[in-house]
Amino acid sequence: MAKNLILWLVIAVVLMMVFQNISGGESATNKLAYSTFLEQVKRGDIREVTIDQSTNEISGVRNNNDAFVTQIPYLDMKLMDELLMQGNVIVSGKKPEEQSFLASIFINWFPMLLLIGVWIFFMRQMQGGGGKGAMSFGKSKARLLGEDQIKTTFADVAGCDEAKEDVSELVDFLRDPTKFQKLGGKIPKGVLMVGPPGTGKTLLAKAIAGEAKVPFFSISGSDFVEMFVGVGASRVRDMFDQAKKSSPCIIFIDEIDAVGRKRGAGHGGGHDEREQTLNQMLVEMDGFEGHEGIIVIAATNRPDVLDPALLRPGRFDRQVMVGLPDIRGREQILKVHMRKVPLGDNVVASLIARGTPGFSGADLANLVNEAALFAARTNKRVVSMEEFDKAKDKIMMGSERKSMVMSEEEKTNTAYHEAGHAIVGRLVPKHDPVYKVSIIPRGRALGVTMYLPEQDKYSNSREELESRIATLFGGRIAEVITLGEAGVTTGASNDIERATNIARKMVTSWGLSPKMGPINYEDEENEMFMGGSGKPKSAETVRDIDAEIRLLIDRNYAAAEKILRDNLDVLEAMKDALMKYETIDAKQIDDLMNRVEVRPPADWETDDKAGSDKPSGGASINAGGEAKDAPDSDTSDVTH
Ligand SMILES: Nc1ncnc2c1ncn2[C@@H]1O[C@H](COP(=O)(O)OP(=O)(O)OP(=O)(O)O)[C@@H](O)[C@H]1O
Ligand SMILES: [Zn+2]
Repeated sequence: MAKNLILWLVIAVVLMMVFQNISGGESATNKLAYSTFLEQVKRGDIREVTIDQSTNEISGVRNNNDAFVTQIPYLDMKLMDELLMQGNVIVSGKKPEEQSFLASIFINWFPMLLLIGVWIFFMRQMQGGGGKGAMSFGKSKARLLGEDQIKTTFADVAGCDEAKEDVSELVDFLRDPTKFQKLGGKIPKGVLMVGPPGTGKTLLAKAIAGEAKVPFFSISGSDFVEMFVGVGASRVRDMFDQAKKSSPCIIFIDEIDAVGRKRGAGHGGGHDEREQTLNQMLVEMDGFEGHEGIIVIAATNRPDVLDPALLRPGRFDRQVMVGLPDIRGREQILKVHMRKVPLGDNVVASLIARGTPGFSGADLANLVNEAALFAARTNKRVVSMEEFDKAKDKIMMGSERKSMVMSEEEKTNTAYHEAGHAIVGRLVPKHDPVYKVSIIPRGRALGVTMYLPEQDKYSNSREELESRIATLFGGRIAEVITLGEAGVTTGASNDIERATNIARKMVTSWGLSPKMGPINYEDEENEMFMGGSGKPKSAETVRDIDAEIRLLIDRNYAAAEKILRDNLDVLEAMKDALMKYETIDAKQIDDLMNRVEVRPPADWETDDKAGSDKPSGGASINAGGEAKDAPDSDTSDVTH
């Protein structure tokens, strides 16, 4: 189609040029300046002139038979007198040129035609490449991947073994539907994949098609939702018709919640279209008996909003959970994506996996990609652990903002604050090891302290929670001790919020306060989901809860303060190290805690940032009690 359009454009341009030549193309004759022409008139050299009133051009012939043209620069009233005075000059006029009929139509209509052409072109584009008819409103937009186009296999999907096992039966069925039936297998029709975004639902569905070597239709639920009533429904019909022609095959509907929300749940009208589409889908799913060999796989991360009719037997009656990967899953996913990049010797996937709790498969794919970009930017041949670390920090905490100018005083405050977190984090009874402390601003935070969990945590003991509260206060206490009450900054607001939240949860919903007992006091928060008990708490209960929260906070604040007061020398040393290196790693923290000379970081000498980011002499001019930007990001493995 695109080629056609270009061809037409070329033809049009050529035609234009041809017409131009016909209308204005008299062979070039001797061009005269108007003054010369006048002189020649006066001299009597001119025999004949023709004056073109539309172009103010005079063409003519001299006595010696030379042809000439000239342009009248202004309306010269005296010219006519002059010419007529000569007596023997033949003067004639010329009417404005008549364009040929075709040419004028063409020139007038050309822009119109062009616009119409472009419009048709885009309409076709929007209808998707597949449609053969010009306006295929009712055609499905499903993209079809032929069985030989799918390269994805189960080997590409890592870290969700249960899900793979759940769907392996589908592969058997698709490979040979009739055999499967003879063996007494129950024919699956619809499978609902449930899980958070980026966990590989699409990937898994594609892998099923790849393993079974069947075609793969994919469409997003939102593609069905159109302005025009009935379009979505006819798209559904069309999609199933297409699928029946190429069965056995898989139909994959991403974001099914876009069409599959509970019917009648919307406020007011305007949902007819979506409901019709949903009804049509139910009709189609009931309409085939399974021997067609079509499996409909739908994906959603909101199974709770789906219309129950979708989940009834014979429809999406199987659910496959695709959850966030655990530490081993993350390692495997990393390895899958690392196959595509040249790796340095020091890359340990398991270590990266440990530092990335909560990452989805898509996040991990992105991590590998970012690391490769970092390596490319510094012209490295391989991607090594440093790049993975940088990429991870960037994804978790936003890019470093090295250009942000902090005053010397602010930097010192931040260094004390982060050192306080790090030291308390190291010395409380139960805390994930501190592995990095930095006073380079990131995102909205002025500095960060990062912890490396040993394994994914699904629950926390009371001791762990109290240790965390103490560590969160480490930053504020370090400021109080070193800067005095007057110098304390607002940098701890996020720490305080998080510590308070933990303490509150311990008392009101985790049953970890002996005095309040294992009772849930958090009606307000759960109201949305559980309906709430609706019973207001007595004033006395409220007071008791507050007292218990205060007790937890005070106890751990005191514990953290004791740790820091006992280690004032380490606090000073760590502040100095941070001021010097800006980022210190686990090894250097070890050195500091053991009170030995701090080794510079491995990349200190080679890294060109060394020295250059020392603040310039005048940096401390803008000192003063400037408020710190309160960070609001909340990754549990980081404090600011
Ligand atoms: N388990 C996994 N193994 C390997 N790669 C994965 C995995 N999960 C996700 N990825 C990577 O993340 C990308 C996006 O995943 P995918 O589109 O399948 O997620 P999804 O669950 O369908 O997300 P959404 O709900 O947002 O559509 C994949 O192309 C792949 O590169
Ligand atoms: Zn802090």
